[in-house]
Amino acid sequence: MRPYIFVNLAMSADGKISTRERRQVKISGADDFKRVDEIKAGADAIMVGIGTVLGDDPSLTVKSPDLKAARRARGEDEHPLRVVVDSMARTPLDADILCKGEGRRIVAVSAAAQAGRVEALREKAEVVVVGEQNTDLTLLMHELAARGVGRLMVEGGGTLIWGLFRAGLVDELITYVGSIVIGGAGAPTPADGEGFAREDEFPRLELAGVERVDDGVLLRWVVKKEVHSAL
Ligand SMILES: NC(=O)C1=CN([C@@H]2O[C@H](COP(=O)(O)OP(=O)(O)OC[C@H]3O[C@@H](n4cnc5c(N)ncnc54)[C@H](OP(=O)(O)O)[C@@H]3O)[C@@H](O)[C@H]2O)C=CC1
Ligand SMILES: Nc1nc(O)c(N)c(N[C@@H]2O[C@H](COP(=O)(O)O)[C@@H](O)[C@H]2O)n1
Repeated sequence: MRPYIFVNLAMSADGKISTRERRQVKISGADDFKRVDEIKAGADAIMVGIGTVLGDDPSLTVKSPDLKAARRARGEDEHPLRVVVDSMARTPLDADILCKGEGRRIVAVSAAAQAGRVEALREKAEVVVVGEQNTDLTLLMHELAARGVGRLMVEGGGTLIWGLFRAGLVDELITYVGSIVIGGAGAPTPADGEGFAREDEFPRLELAGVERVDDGVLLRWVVKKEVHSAL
């Protein structure tokens, strides 16, 4: 068993999610950030890769007081469970994701992570060991389901999203295309990693929604289930 997994990201008109220096860029406008806050508040958990934690230092908190109050009224924490995919336990102990806002956190590491770093992280978060060298995303999803996570939102970055697609773990992809050009052959894109080499490996998507938001376009894609993972 695993959660329903949806990816939400913002990319530039030329398909980049940040700069070549991996510096966070404001791509969404005010209405899109409001939408992101709403879907975050509706999720049981929110996930990023360690690259995003080191690059952006996100808190992944729900921002709207009304949405936080609605979560509390439902008997939930103000913020969804925050999850970092971090094989080597590199998450800084003062990272905003560990320090800002109430609520549970999980850092998902591999057996290769240094014991001292794992112990230090246990002071701030639940540490789940899944996989030998890299965090095993499939095992992690089972662990999240066992902790009651039914809906998981993934924010990125490109390496984690690629890993999820490769493992056949994405149900829905929501992409905001903003009105800027970032450029750069090395700038991150929505799915980086090594990429699929053969057409029969490509996840196939069904377009489920197109909407103008701010000065950009919101695209909602549902992953077709008949396509199997490349693993
Ligand atoms: N515009 C947007 O919507 C968003 C943009 N971003 C941008 O993305 C960039 C960061 O992306 P990126 O550098 O790709 O980092 P990611 O956040 O995708 O983290 C990738 C890291 O996760 C770890 N990892 C562990 N297990 C796995 C696995 N099974 N599959 C994949 N990854 C795994 C790896 O590190 P290790 O081996 O150490 O575990 C890997 O290097 C930043 O510039 C950020 O600004 C991020 C989110 C949203
Ligand atoms: N949806 C969206 N639009 C943008 O323009 C963005 N730059 C991002 N970035 C993501 O949001 C995270 C920041 O979270 P907090 O505000 O700190 O809670 C950042 O790390 C990216 O994941 N997203």
